[in-house]
Amino acid sequence: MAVLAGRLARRWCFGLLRSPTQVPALGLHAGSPTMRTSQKDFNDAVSQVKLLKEDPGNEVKLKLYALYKQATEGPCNVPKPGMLDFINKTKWDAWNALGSLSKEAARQKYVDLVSSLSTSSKSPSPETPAADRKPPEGNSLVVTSEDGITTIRLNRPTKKNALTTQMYHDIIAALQAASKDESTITVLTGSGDYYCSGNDLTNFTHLSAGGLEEMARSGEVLLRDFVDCLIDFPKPLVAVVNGPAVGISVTILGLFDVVYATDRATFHTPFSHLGQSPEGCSSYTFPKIMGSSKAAEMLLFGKKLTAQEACARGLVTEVFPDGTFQKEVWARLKAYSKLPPNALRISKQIIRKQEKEKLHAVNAEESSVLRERWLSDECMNAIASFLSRKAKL
Ligand SMILES: CCCC/C=C/CC(=O)SCCNC(=O)CCNC(=O)[C@H](O)C(C)(C)COP(=O)(O)OP(=O)(O)OC[C@H]1O[C@@H](n2cnc3c(N)ncnc32)[C@H](O)[C@@H]1OP(=O)(O)O
Repeated sequence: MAVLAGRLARRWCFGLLRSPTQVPALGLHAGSPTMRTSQKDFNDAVSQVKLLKEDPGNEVKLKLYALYKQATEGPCNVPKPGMLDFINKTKWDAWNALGSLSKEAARQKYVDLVSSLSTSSKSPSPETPAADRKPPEGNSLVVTSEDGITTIRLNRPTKKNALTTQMYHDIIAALQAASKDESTITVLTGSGDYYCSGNDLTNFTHLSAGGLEEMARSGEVLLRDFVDCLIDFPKPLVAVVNGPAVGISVTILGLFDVVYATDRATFHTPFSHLGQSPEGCSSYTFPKIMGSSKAAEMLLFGKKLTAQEACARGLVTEVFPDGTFQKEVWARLKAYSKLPPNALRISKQIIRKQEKEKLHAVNAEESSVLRERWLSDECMNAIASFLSRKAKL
């Protein structure tokens, strides 16, 4: 899934920065009264874009695309791409927004924009400060086992640890392995400043031949399997919430045995905003944990909780100051991991036994309702809106 997303992004970027190789002859004068842009200036600018050392970012690439199209083809008069063709729709919107801007004026603006980019990329750039550097993207999930603790770490910090389809599969496999390994405790945590930003919304753009219906159907199965695996997990399961948590990473917390959070963490379930509905058994666990009206505030209205609020509502076990979070939590977990593993297993089984059947039924129903939601206009519009703001262009 991540590979496909990358491909989509690259294809788009490639289209913008490399495709304008044949630039038809244009008039000689630009629209600006003070500057005149020749065909050669424009062609040079097009070539310069290909040589930019730094990625100018989505917003600029979109502007370049729109201006190039306007300069070479004139006002947009091609049909608007379908709602699910997110990237082409975003490009179309940008081009169309230029309205009746003349080819000459568009050419001038294109040249000016490229010139400003070239200038800024030539300015001396000392080594990027560590705080601004993006950590390298390696394996999206890292599983380690040490001191009686198996740790499953979400490792897409540049995407706030959003869960790709592949990651759901990998987490299921990691949980299955952890349920049989030598460790006493299993931990889920995140790399970087976020715990997890929930479902990766670009998952919705990867349509197979079966189209939207097939995407929704396979999403339902994957969600049900993922949550079933958490419901059935036989050992103590601990969430080490190292930063903000969104969507499914919050809803599944009701299935964990213990939740430790940094005081920087927040807990947000914006389902209504996304035209979606609760999952992870939260429609059952949240009212049980915090009472129905507090649960409704989160699950219906998307109220974002601070770590302290989540703790007061019983969703979080304990909150730690961010500065000492890792040290304190891991010291505690190491001590717990020395407890007799069989006693822990058996105790967990007794605690959860009464609920299991109910939880599986809730999971199946939530997953089926979500399948329908994913096909709704409300959901599609919300995702299209996120992607048009955020997609790598
Ligand atoms: C099959 C099972 C399905 C189960 C269904 C579950 C439902 C849910 O989980 S619903 C929740 C879905 N998540 C969201 O709606 C969160 C969307 N993301 C955001 O609102 C923001 O990104 C943020 C508040 C999490 C962080 O904002 P911030 O300004 O600090 O950082 P950004 O620049 O936005 O993010 C950095 C980078 O990461 C990308 N990204 C973050 N979250 C997601 C996501 N959930 N899906 C896809 N991409 C995400 C974001 O686009 C940025 O990417 P670029 O650097 O390439 O622009």
